[in-house]
Amino acid sequence: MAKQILTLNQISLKGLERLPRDCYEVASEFAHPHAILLRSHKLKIEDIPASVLAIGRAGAGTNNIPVAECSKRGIPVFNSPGANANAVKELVAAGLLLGSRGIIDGIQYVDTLADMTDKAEMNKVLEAQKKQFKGSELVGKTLGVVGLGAIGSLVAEMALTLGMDVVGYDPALSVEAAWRLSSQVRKADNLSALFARCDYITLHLPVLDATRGLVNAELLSAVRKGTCLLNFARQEIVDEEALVAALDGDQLRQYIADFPSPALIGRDDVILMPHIGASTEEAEDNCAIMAAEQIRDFLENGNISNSVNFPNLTLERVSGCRLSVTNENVPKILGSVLSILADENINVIDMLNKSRNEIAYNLIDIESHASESVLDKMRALDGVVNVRLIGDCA
Ligand SMILES: NC(=O)c1ccc[n+]([C@@H]2O[C@H](COP(=O)([O-])OP(=O)(O)OC[C@H]3O[C@@H](n4cnc5c(N)ncnc54)[C@H](O)[C@@H]3O)[C@@H](O)[C@H]2O)c1
Ligand SMILES: O=C(O)CC[C@@H](O)C(=O)O
Repeated sequence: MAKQILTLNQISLKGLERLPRDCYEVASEFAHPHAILLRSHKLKIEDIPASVLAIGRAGAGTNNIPVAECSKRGIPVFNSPGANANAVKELVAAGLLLGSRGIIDGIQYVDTLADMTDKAEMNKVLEAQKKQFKGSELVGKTLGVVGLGAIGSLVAEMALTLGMDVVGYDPALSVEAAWRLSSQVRKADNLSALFARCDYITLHLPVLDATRGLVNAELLSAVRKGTCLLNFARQEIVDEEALVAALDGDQLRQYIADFPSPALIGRDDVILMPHIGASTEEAEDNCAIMAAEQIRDFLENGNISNSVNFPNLTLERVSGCRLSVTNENVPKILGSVLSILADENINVIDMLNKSRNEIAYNLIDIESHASESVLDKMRALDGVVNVRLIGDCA
């Protein structure tokens, strides 16, 4: 039977092509899908059918998915780390230029000249008026990058090539990300220190309980007058009341963001874009391909890559019969699962077990078929969240 993949946003065809039509049906409506593919759709736990085995986010942020509740139900949530990083980096480059030059005001001014028919007169007028749109150069200015993961590290690199000084802050920097980072990026000891020394500050961290409202009145009071804040991460990271106060008080010169909100639209000191950081053909393809391939490998082999709540785990297939067991990360459960197999005279050929926080996940390759009643015995064990027989075990 073909597996059903429910799409809750438009997902690039290049990604959907990774789910072959003889094995997968893809549609925006299914009552009992095997998996969900989505982008920014706000997913509620009550809207996830019991049949769902996995969720794939074609993108980086997973704050639109109830990840903790999915973990309790044994559903791995996948994302596509880095797949849209270049698209965001390029938009941040545009943001820096919009924040340093009179580009938008200048374009709007030129539009006011639409009724002039005399070219020479038009030139005279605009040459006289262009002083209103004078900007400053980015070279030699300091950019603070908050969050130095896939996007932040590319933004830091781009800013260095523009001749900016770059200061970074990331308290949870992975070893891999640290390797990617140029040695020219200077480290700020804390956020206040970064906020106090930059001309431009750009946010590239996830929204989590710990980062919601992170950019608050205290931090904003530390900025140098004339600082420009760019937010291409998430709206919730910036405390909006504090932001408006900092702009009104001329503490902050400008706010450039990918997240419009009624309190900010129409202000001269704010530039808002409609969440288009990842809206390029290339990023949409990359994210969809990564998400679709990860979902497929999970459904067909139980392997997990780039999950935000499950351990990453890949086991090469040695037999057609594979079990996946998700359980609470406490002692003795795996032993009990293996005892059930031993009691049934089912030989284990290969297995892998990993845990992450409260979840333990096991792949067990077995020599002979395990019946539904054997699987039910495992499911009945205290602490077992789900058990799945994967692949053709006839
Ligand atoms: N505008 C858009 O369309 C768009 C597109 C892609 C991503 N995003 C947002 O950007 C975020 C970052 O994306 P990414 O691909 O770089 O993710 P990433 O996971 O590669 O990097 C995030 C980095 O933030 C760091 N971090 C966590 N908490 C921090 C804190 N308190 N202070 C400083 N750094 C902290 C992490 O250690 C990590 O290195 C995503 O979570 C998403 O919300 C927005
Ligand atoms: O899917 C999108 O368009 C936005 C994605 C972006 O916010 C992300 O977190 O990757």
